[in-house]
Amino acid sequence: MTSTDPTPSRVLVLNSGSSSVKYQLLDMAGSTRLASGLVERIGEETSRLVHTPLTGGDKRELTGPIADHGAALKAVSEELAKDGLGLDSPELAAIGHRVVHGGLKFSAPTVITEEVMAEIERLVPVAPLHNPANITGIRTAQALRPDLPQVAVFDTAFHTTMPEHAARYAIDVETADAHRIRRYGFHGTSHAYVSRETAKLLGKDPSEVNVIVLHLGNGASASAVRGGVCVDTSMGLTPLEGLVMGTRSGDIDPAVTFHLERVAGMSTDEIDVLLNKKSGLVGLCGDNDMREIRRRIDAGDQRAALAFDIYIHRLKKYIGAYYAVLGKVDAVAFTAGVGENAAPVREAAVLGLEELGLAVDGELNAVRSDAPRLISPEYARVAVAVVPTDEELEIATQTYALVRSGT
Ligand SMILES: Nc1ncnc2c1ncn2[C@@H]1O[C@H](COP(=O)(O)OP(=O)(O)O)[C@@H](O)[C@H]1O
Ligand SMILES: CC(=O)OP(=O)(O)O
Ligand SMILES: [Mg+2]
Repeated sequence: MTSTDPTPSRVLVLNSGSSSVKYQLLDMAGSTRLASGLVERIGEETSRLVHTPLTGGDKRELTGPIADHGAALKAVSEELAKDGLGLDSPELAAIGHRVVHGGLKFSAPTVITEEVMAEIERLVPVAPLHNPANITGIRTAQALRPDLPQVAVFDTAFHTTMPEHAARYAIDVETADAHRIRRYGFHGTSHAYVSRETAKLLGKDPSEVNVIVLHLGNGASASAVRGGVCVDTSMGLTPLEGLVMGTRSGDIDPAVTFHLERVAGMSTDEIDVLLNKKSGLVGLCGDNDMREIRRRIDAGDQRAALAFDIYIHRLKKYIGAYYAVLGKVDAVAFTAGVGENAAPVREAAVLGLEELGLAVDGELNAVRSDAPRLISPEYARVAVAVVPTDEELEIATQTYALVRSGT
Protein backbone atom coordinates (compact mmCIF):
# COMPACT_ATOMS: atom_id res chain seq x y z
CA MET A 1 0.00 0.00 0.00
CA THR A 2 1.09 3.63 -0.40
CA SER A 3 1.19 6.31 2.28
CA THR A 4 -1.80 8.01 0.60
CA ASP A 5 -3.95 4.91 1.02
CA PRO A 6 -6.39 5.82 3.80
CA THR A 7 -7.03 2.24 4.92
CA PRO A 8 -4.59 0.96 7.52
CA SER A 9 -3.46 -2.48 6.43
CA ARG A 10 -0.62 -3.46 8.73
CA VAL A 11 -0.97 -6.11 11.40
CA LEU A 12 1.50 -6.77 14.19
CA VAL A 13 1.38 -10.37 15.42
CA LEU A 14 2.64 -11.44 18.83
CA ASN A 15 3.17 -15.13 19.49
CA SER A 16 4.00 -15.17 23.20
CA GLY A 17 5.34 -18.48 24.52
CA SER A 18 6.26 -19.32 28.08
CA SER A 19 9.69 -17.70 27.84
CA SER A 20 9.74 -16.19 24.37
CA VAL A 21 7.89 -13.90 21.99
CA LYS A 22 7.95 -14.40 18.24
CA TYR A 23 6.62 -11.44 16.28
CA GLN A 24 5.94 -10.30 12.74
CA LEU A 25 4.76 -7.05 11.23
CA LEU A 26 2.89 -7.65 7.98
CA ASP A 27 1.26 -5.47 5.36
CA MET A 28 -1.86 -7.39 4.46
CA ALA A 29 -2.79 -5.22 1.46
CA GLY A 30 0.52 -5.87 -0.25
CA SER A 31 0.97 -9.34 1.29
CA THR A 32 4.43 -8.32 2.45
CA ARG A 33 6.36 -8.98 5.62
CA LEU A 34 7.91 -5.81 7.00
CA ALA A 35 9.76 -7.16 10.02
CA SER A 36 10.05 -10.27 12.11
CA GLY A 37 11.88 -11.29 15.22
CA LEU A 38 12.19 -13.24 18.38
CA VAL A 39 12.81 -12.44 22.03
CA GLU A 40 13.99 -15.50 23.93
CA ARG A 41 15.00 -16.46 27.46
CA ILE A 42 12.64 -13.83 28.90
CA GLY A 43 13.05 -13.56 32.67
CA GLU A 44 16.69 -14.67 32.57
CA GLU A 45 19.92 -12.64 32.65
CA THR A 46 20.77 -13.81 29.15
CA SER A 47 17.66 -12.65 27.25
CA ARG A 48 18.20 -12.06 23.55
CA LEU A 49 16.25 -10.08 20.97
CA VAL A 50 16.88 -10.81 17.30
CA HIS A 51 15.16 -8.34 14.99
CA THR A 52 15.03 -8.74 11.23
CA PRO A 53 13.87 -5.76 9.17
CA LEU A 54 12.56 -7.19 5.91
CA THR A 55 12.43 -3.91 4.02
CA GLY A 56 16.23 -3.54 3.95
CA GLY A 57 18.90 -3.28 6.60
CA ASP A 58 20.69 -5.90 8.63
CA LYS A 59 19.50 -8.23 11.34
CA ARG A 60 20.05 -6.72 14.81
CA GLU A 61 20.72 -8.55 18.03
CA LEU A 62 20.37 -7.24 21.59
CA THR A 63 21.41 -9.20 24.64
CA GLY A 64 20.86 -8.53 28.34
CA PRO A 65 18.10 -9.15 30.87
CA ILE A 66 14.49 -8.68 29.76
CA ALA A 67 12.35 -9.20 32.85
CA ASP A 68 8.96 -10.17 31.44
CA HIS A 69 6.74 -10.22 28.35
CA GLY A 70 5.80 -6.56 28.91
CA ALA A 71 9.44 -5.48 28.79
CA ALA A 72 9.93 -7.72 25.76
CA LEU A 73 7.15 -6.03 23.81
CA LYS A 74 8.50 -2.58 24.71
CA ALA A 75 11.92 -3.61 23.39
CA VAL A 76 10.28 -4.93 20.19
CA SER A 77 8.40 -1.66 19.79
CA GLU A 78 11.67 0.29 20.07
CA GLU A 79 13.31 -1.89 17.43
CA LEU A 80 10.37 -1.42 15.06
CA ALA A 81 10.51 2.36 15.61
CA LYS A 82 14.18 2.41 14.51
CA ASP A 83 13.02 1.17 11.10
CA GLY A 84 10.21 3.72 10.91
CA LEU A 85 7.70 0.96 11.69
CA GLY A 86 6.81 2.08 15.23
CA LEU A 87 3.60 1.03 16.94
CA ASP A 88 2.41 4.64 16.71
CA SER A 89 2.03 4.26 12.93
CA PRO A 90 -1.41 5.20 11.54
CA GLU A 91 -0.98 2.35 9.08
CA LEU A 92 -1.37 -0.23 11.82
CA ALA A 93 -4.83 -1.80 11.58
CA ALA A 94 -4.69 -4.20 14.51
CA ILE A 95 -2.53 -6.28 16.78
CA GLY A 96 -3.09 -10.04 16.62
CA HIS A 97 -2.23 -12.17 19.63
CA ARG A 98 -1.75 -15.91 19.86
CA VAL A 99 -3.73 -17.05 22.89
CA VAL A 100 -3.08 -20.65 23.78
CA HIS A 101 -6.17 -21.65 25.77
CA GLY A 102 -9.61 -20.38 24.76
CA GLY A 103 -11.66 -23.16 26.33
CA LEU A 104 -14.90 -23.92 24.51
CA LYS A 105 -16.08 -20.31 24.27
CA PHE A 106 -13.85 -19.25 21.42
CA SER A 107 -13.97 -21.12 18.14
CA ALA A 108 -13.04 -18.08 16.02
CA PRO A 109 -10.73 -15.06 16.23
CA THR A 110 -12.14 -12.56 18.70
CA VAL A 111 -11.74 -8.83 19.34
CA ILE A 112 -10.42 -8.58 22.88
CA THR A 113 -12.74 -6.96 25.41
CA GLU A 114 -12.56 -7.06 29.21
CA GLU A 115 -14.97 -10.05 29.15
CA VAL A 116 -12.63 -11.88 26.79
CA MET A 117 -9.69 -11.04 29.07
CA ALA A 118 -11.59 -12.41 32.08
CA GLU A 119 -12.13 -15.71 30.25
CA ILE A 120 -8.44 -15.97 29.23
CA GLU A 121 -7.58 -15.25 32.88
CA ARG A 122 -10.02 -17.93 34.10
CA LEU A 123 -8.20 -20.48 31.91
CA VAL A 124 -4.74 -19.80 33.42
CA PRO A 125 -4.82 -23.00 35.56
CA VAL A 126 -5.15 -25.12 32.39
CA ALA A 127 -2.43 -23.28 30.44
CA PRO A 128 -0.11 -22.14 33.23
CA LEU A 129 2.97 -21.80 31.01
CA HIS A 130 1.18 -19.91 28.25
CA ASN A 131 -1.94 -17.88 29.11
CA PRO A 132 -0.15 -15.60 31.65
CA ALA A 133 2.40 -14.66 28.97
CA ASN A 134 -0.42 -14.02 26.50
CA ILE A 135 -2.21 -11.80 29.03
CA THR A 136 0.92 -9.71 29.71
CA GLY A 137 1.49 -9.30 25.97
CA ILE A 138 -2.08 -8.14 25.41
CA ARG A 139 -2.03 -5.70 28.36
CA THR A 140 1.22 -4.14 27.16
CA ALA A 141 -0.04 -3.83 23.59
CA GLN A 142 -3.27 -2.25 24.84
CA ALA A 143 -1.26 0.31 26.83
CA LEU A 144 0.88 1.14 23.77
CA ARG A 145 -2.08 1.43 21.38
CA PRO A 146 -5.37 1.73 23.33
CA ASP A 147 -7.15 2.89 20.17
CA LEU A 148 -6.39 -0.24 18.11
CA PRO A 149 -8.37 -3.46 17.91
CA GLN A 150 -6.49 -6.22 19.69
CA VAL A 151 -7.50 -9.62 18.37
CA ALA A 152 -7.06 -13.01 20.05
CA VAL A 153 -6.47 -16.05 17.83
CA PHE A 154 -6.81 -19.18 19.93
CA ASP A 155 -4.72 -22.36 19.68
CA THR A 156 -7.81 -24.30 20.72
CA ALA A 157 -10.16 -22.91 18.04
CA PHE A 158 -9.36 -25.35 15.21
CA HIS A 159 -10.01 -28.30 17.51
CA THR A 160 -13.53 -27.29 18.59
CA THR A 161 -14.88 -29.42 15.70
CA MET A 162 -13.71 -32.66 17.35
CA PRO A 163 -16.55 -35.11 17.88
CA GLU A 164 -17.60 -35.81 21.47
CA HIS A 165 -16.17 -39.32 21.38
CA ALA A 166 -12.71 -37.87 20.69
CA ALA A 167 -12.99 -34.87 23.01
CA ARG A 168 -14.40 -36.60 26.10
CA TYR A 169 -12.26 -38.46 28.59
CA ALA A 170 -13.75 -41.66 29.98
CA ILE A 171 -14.26 -40.26 33.45
CA ASP A 172 -17.42 -39.52 35.44
CA VAL A 173 -19.52 -37.27 33.23
CA GLU A 174 -20.86 -35.01 36.02
CA THR A 175 -17.36 -34.36 37.40
CA ALA A 176 -16.00 -33.71 33.93
CA ASP A 177 -18.80 -31.30 33.05
CA ALA A 178 -18.68 -29.48 36.39
CA HIS A 179 -15.00 -28.71 35.85
CA ARG A 180 -15.03 -28.47 32.04
CA ILE A 181 -12.57 -31.33 31.79
CA ARG A 182 -12.18 -32.50 28.19
CA ARG A 183 -9.68 -32.59 25.34
CA TYR A 184 -9.24 -29.06 23.95
CA GLY A 185 -6.08 -29.46 21.87
CA PHE A 186 -3.51 -26.78 21.04
CA HIS A 187 -1.27 -25.54 18.20
CA GLY A 188 -4.56 -25.31 16.28
CA THR A 189 -3.45 -22.33 14.19
CA SER A 190 -0.53 -24.41 12.98
CA HIS A 191 -2.59 -27.57 12.40
CA ALA A 192 -5.11 -25.53 10.39
CA TYR A 193 -2.47 -23.77 8.30
CA VAL A 194 -0.35 -26.86 7.68
CA SER A 195 -3.28 -29.12 6.77
CA ARG A 196 -4.44 -26.53 4.22
CA GLU A 197 -0.93 -26.06 2.81
CA THR A 198 -0.55 -29.84 2.54
CA ALA A 199 -3.72 -30.05 0.46
CA LYS A 200 -2.33 -27.27 -1.73
CA LEU A 201 0.92 -29.22 -2.16
CA LEU A 202 -1.12 -32.22 -3.34
CA GLY A 203 -3.03 -29.96 -5.75
CA LYS A 204 -6.30 -30.64 -3.93
CA ASP A 205 -8.91 -28.75 -1.99
CA PRO A 206 -8.65 -29.26 1.82
CA SER A 207 -12.14 -30.80 1.75
CA GLU A 208 -10.80 -33.63 -0.43
CA VAL A 209 -7.92 -34.85 1.74
CA ASN A 210 -7.23 -36.54 5.07
CA VAL A 211 -4.02 -35.42 6.73
CA ILE A 212 -2.09 -36.37 9.85
CA VAL A 213 -0.23 -33.25 10.98
CA LEU A 214 2.79 -33.67 13.25
CA HIS A 215 3.68 -30.33 14.84
CA LEU A 216 7.05 -31.04 16.44
CA GLY A 217 8.48 -27.96 18.14
CA ASN A 218 9.50 -27.61 21.75
CA GLY A 219 5.84 -28.29 22.50
CA ALA A 220 4.61 -31.03 20.15
CA SER A 221 1.23 -32.32 19.05
CA ALA A 222 -0.37 -34.47 16.38
CA SER A 223 -3.76 -34.05 14.77
CA ALA A 224 -6.05 -36.03 12.50
CA VAL A 225 -7.70 -33.75 9.95
CA ARG A 226 -10.49 -35.13 7.79
CA GLY A 227 -11.44 -32.97 4.82
CA GLY A 228 -10.09 -29.84 6.50
CA VAL A 229 -11.83 -30.54 9.82
CA CYS A 230 -9.98 -31.63 12.96
CA VAL A 231 -11.32 -34.95 14.28
CA ASP A 232 -8.70 -35.71 16.93
CA THR A 233 -5.57 -34.25 18.48
CA SER A 234 -3.00 -35.40 21.00
CA MET A 235 -2.94 -32.53 23.50
CA GLY A 236 -5.75 -32.52 26.01
CA LEU A 237 -7.14 -30.39 28.83
CA THR A 238 -3.69 -28.82 28.90
CA PRO A 239 -0.68 -28.87 26.53
CA LEU A 240 0.88 -31.68 28.58
CA GLU A 241 -0.78 -34.72 26.99
CA GLY A 242 0.36 -36.69 23.95
CA LEU A 243 3.76 -36.75 22.29
CA VAL A 244 7.12 -36.65 24.06
CA MET A 245 8.17 -32.97 23.98
CA GLY A 246 11.25 -30.89 24.77
CA THR A 247 10.49 -30.65 28.49
CA ARG A 248 7.01 -32.23 28.82
CA SER A 249 6.28 -35.92 29.38
CA GLY A 250 3.25 -36.26 27.12
CA ASP A 251 1.17 -39.37 27.89
CA ILE A 252 1.75 -41.13 31.19
CA ASP A 253 -0.42 -43.28 33.42
CA PRO A 254 -2.31 -40.68 35.51
CA ALA A 255 -1.61 -42.86 38.56
CA VAL A 256 2.04 -41.79 38.33
CA THR A 257 0.91 -38.50 39.87
CA PHE A 258 -0.83 -40.13 42.89
CA HIS A 259 2.17 -42.38 43.31
CA LEU A 260 4.57 -39.43 43.38
CA GLU A 261 2.34 -37.71 45.91
CA ARG A 262 1.82 -40.71 48.19
CA VAL A 263 5.13 -42.49 47.89
CA ALA A 264 7.65 -39.80 46.94
CA GLY A 265 5.95 -37.10 49.06
CA MET A 266 5.89 -34.59 46.24
CA SER A 267 3.41 -31.70 46.25
CA THR A 268 1.02 -31.06 43.34
CA ASP A 269 3.09 -28.05 42.30
CA GLU A 270 6.29 -30.08 42.35
CA ILE A 271 4.70 -32.75 40.17
CA ASP A 272 3.44 -30.06 37.81
CA VAL A 273 6.98 -28.71 37.41
CA LEU A 274 8.38 -32.24 37.03
CA LEU A 275 6.00 -33.18 34.22
CA ASN A 276 5.96 -29.83 32.40
CA LYS A 277 9.55 -28.66 32.75
CA LYS A 278 11.80 -31.54 33.78
CA SER A 279 10.45 -34.37 31.66
CA GLY A 280 10.32 -35.16 27.94
CA LEU A 281 13.68 -35.11 26.18
CA VAL A 282 15.31 -32.95 28.85
CA GLY A 283 14.22 -35.35 31.59
CA LEU A 284 15.36 -38.37 29.63
CA CYS A 285 18.79 -37.17 28.57
CA GLY A 286 19.41 -33.63 29.84
CA ASP A 287 18.94 -31.92 26.47
CA ASN A 288 15.76 -30.69 24.81
CA ASP A 289 17.29 -29.53 21.56
CA MET A 290 17.07 -32.19 18.85
CA ARG A 291 20.26 -30.87 17.21
CA GLU A 292 22.24 -31.54 20.38
CA ILE A 293 20.59 -34.94 20.85
CA ARG A 294 21.56 -36.00 17.32
CA ARG A 295 25.12 -34.76 17.90
CA ARG A 296 25.35 -36.84 21.08
CA ILE A 297 23.93 -39.92 19.33
CA ASP A 298 26.52 -39.56 16.58
CA ALA A 299 29.18 -39.46 19.32
CA GLY A 300 27.87 -42.76 20.73
CA ASP A 301 25.84 -41.43 23.69
CA GLN A 302 23.43 -44.17 24.84
CA ARG A 303 21.19 -41.92 26.96
CA ALA A 304 20.59 -39.60 24.05
CA ALA A 305 19.89 -42.61 21.80
CA LEU A 306 17.29 -43.98 24.23
CA ALA A 307 15.63 -40.55 24.54
CA PHE A 308 15.41 -40.40 20.73
CA ASP A 309 13.93 -43.90 20.54
CA ILE A 310 11.28 -43.07 23.15
CA TYR A 311 10.40 -39.87 21.25
CA ILE A 312 10.06 -41.81 17.97
CA HIS A 313 8.13 -44.71 19.49
CA ARG A 314 5.45 -42.31 20.79
CA LEU A 315 5.31 -40.47 17.49
CA LYS A 316 4.83 -43.72 15.61
CA LYS A 317 2.02 -44.76 17.94
CA TYR A 318 0.15 -41.55 17.14
CA ILE A 319 0.66 -41.98 13.39
CA GLY A 320 -0.85 -45.45 13.71
CA ALA A 321 -3.69 -44.25 15.93
CA TYR A 322 -4.67 -41.41 13.62
CA TYR A 323 -4.34 -43.64 10.59
CA ALA A 324 -6.97 -45.85 12.20
CA VAL A 325 -9.13 -42.86 13.17
CA LEU A 326 -9.09 -41.50 9.62
CA GLY A 327 -9.36 -44.86 7.82
CA LYS A 328 -7.83 -43.40 4.69
CA VAL A 329 -4.82 -41.08 4.86
CA ASP A 330 -3.64 -38.92 1.95
CA ALA A 331 -0.69 -37.28 3.66
CA VAL A 332 1.43 -37.11 6.78
CA ALA A 333 2.87 -33.62 7.24
CA PHE A 334 5.85 -32.79 9.44
CA THR A 335 6.13 -29.24 10.74
CA ALA A 336 7.66 -26.86 13.37
CA GLY A 337 11.32 -26.71 14.52
CA VAL A 338 11.96 -30.46 14.75
CA GLY A 339 9.54 -31.54 12.02
CA GLU A 340 10.92 -29.06 9.50
CA ASN A 341 14.61 -29.56 10.27
CA ALA A 342 15.30 -32.99 11.70
CA ALA A 343 15.50 -35.47 8.79
CA PRO A 344 16.43 -38.39 11.13
CA VAL A 345 13.19 -37.88 13.09
CA ARG A 346 11.11 -37.99 9.91
CA GLU A 347 12.93 -41.06 8.63
CA ALA A 348 12.64 -42.96 11.93
CA ALA A 349 8.98 -42.04 12.46
CA VAL A 350 7.80 -43.78 9.28
CA LEU A 351 10.39 -46.59 9.22
CA GLY A 352 8.63 -49.95 9.01
CA LEU A 353 5.27 -48.45 8.01
CA GLU A 354 5.53 -49.47 4.32
CA GLU A 355 2.52 -51.78 4.73
CA LEU A 356 0.52 -48.65 5.58
CA GLY A 357 1.73 -47.03 2.37
CA LEU A 358 4.21 -44.80 4.22
CA ALA A 359 7.83 -44.36 3.20
CA VAL A 360 10.49 -41.66 3.03
CA ASP A 361 12.96 -41.17 0.17
CA GLY A 362 16.42 -40.67 1.68
CA GLU A 363 17.56 -38.09 -0.86
CA LEU A 364 14.38 -36.03 -0.77
CA ASN A 365 14.37 -36.18 3.03
CA ALA A 366 17.91 -34.78 3.18
CA VAL A 367 17.08 -31.68 1.10
CA ARG A 368 17.03 -28.49 3.18
CA SER A 369 14.47 -25.94 2.07
CA ASP A 370 11.92 -23.45 3.41
CA ALA A 371 9.35 -24.56 0.86
CA PRO A 372 6.61 -27.15 1.40
CA ARG A 373 7.83 -30.38 -0.19
CA LEU A 374 7.17 -34.08 -0.61
CA ILE A 375 9.73 -36.50 0.83
CA SER A 376 7.99 -39.77 -0.03
CA PRO A 377 9.00 -41.87 -3.05
CA GLU A 378 6.75 -41.88 -6.14
CA TYR A 379 5.40 -45.35 -5.38
CA ALA A 380 4.20 -44.56 -1.85
CA ARG A 381 0.41 -44.59 -1.43
CA VAL A 382 0.52 -41.89 1.25
CA ALA A 383 2.34 -38.62 0.68
CA VAL A 384 4.86 -37.73 3.37
CA ALA A 385 5.55 -33.99 3.39
CA VAL A 386 7.54 -31.30 5.13
CA VAL A 387 5.29 -28.26 5.38
CA PRO A 388 6.77 -25.27 7.23
CA THR A 389 4.26 -23.74 9.60
CA ASP A 390 3.61 -20.01 9.80
CA GLU A 391 1.50 -19.34 12.86
CA GLU A 392 2.19 -15.61 12.60
CA LEU A 393 0.92 -15.35 9.00
CA GLU A 394 -2.19 -17.34 9.90
CA ILE A 395 -2.85 -15.12 12.94
CA ALA A 396 -2.35 -11.99 10.81
CA THR A 397 -4.71 -13.29 8.12
CA GLN A 398 -7.43 -14.12 10.64
CA THR A 399 -6.92 -10.84 12.52
CA TYR A 400 -7.11 -8.71 9.39
CA ALA A 401 -10.17 -10.55 8.07
CA LEU A 402 -11.96 -9.94 11.37
CA VAL A 403 -11.05 -6.26 11.51
CA ARG A 404 -12.05 -5.74 7.87
CA SER A 405 -15.38 -7.43 8.42
CA GLY A 406 -16.02 -4.87 11.15
CA THR A 407 -17.26 -7.38 13.74
N1 LIG B 1 18.33 -27.88 12.47
C1 LIG B 1 17.62 -28.49 13.43
N2 LIG B 1 17.74 -29.84 13.59
C2 LIG B 1 17.03 -30.47 14.55
N3 LIG B 1 16.18 -29.85 15.38
C3 LIG B 1 16.03 -28.52 15.27
C4 LIG B 1 16.73 -27.77 14.29
N4 LIG B 1 16.36 -26.47 14.41
C5 LIG B 1 15.47 -26.42 15.44
N5 LIG B 1 15.26 -27.65 15.95
C6 LIG B 1 14.39 -28.02 17.06
O1 LIG B 1 13.25 -27.18 17.06
C7 LIG B 1 12.95 -26.81 18.41
C8 LIG B 1 12.19 -25.49 18.42
O2 LIG B 1 11.05 -25.60 17.60
P1 LIG B 1 9.97 -24.42 17.52
O3 LIG B 1 8.91 -24.88 16.58
O4 LIG B 1 10.64 -23.14 17.23
O5 LIG B 1 9.44 -24.51 18.99
P2 LIG B 1 8.61 -23.53 19.91
O6 LIG B 1 7.72 -22.72 18.99
O7 LIG B 1 7.84 -24.48 20.76
O8 LIG B 1 9.61 -22.72 20.65
C9 LIG B 1 14.30 -26.77 19.08
O9 LIG B 1 14.17 -26.99 20.47
C10 LIG B 1 15.05 -27.89 18.41
O10 LIG B 1 14.82 -29.10 19.11
C1 LIG C 1 0.57 -25.08 23.30
C2 LIG C 1 2.04 -25.25 23.24
O1 LIG C 1 2.56 -26.27 23.63
O2 LIG C 1 2.73 -24.25 22.69
P1 LIG C 1 4.32 -24.15 22.51
O3 LIG C 1 4.71 -25.26 21.59
O4 LIG C 1 4.53 -22.79 21.90
O5 LIG C 1 4.93 -24.29 23.87
MG1 LIG D 1 5.64 -23.04 18.72
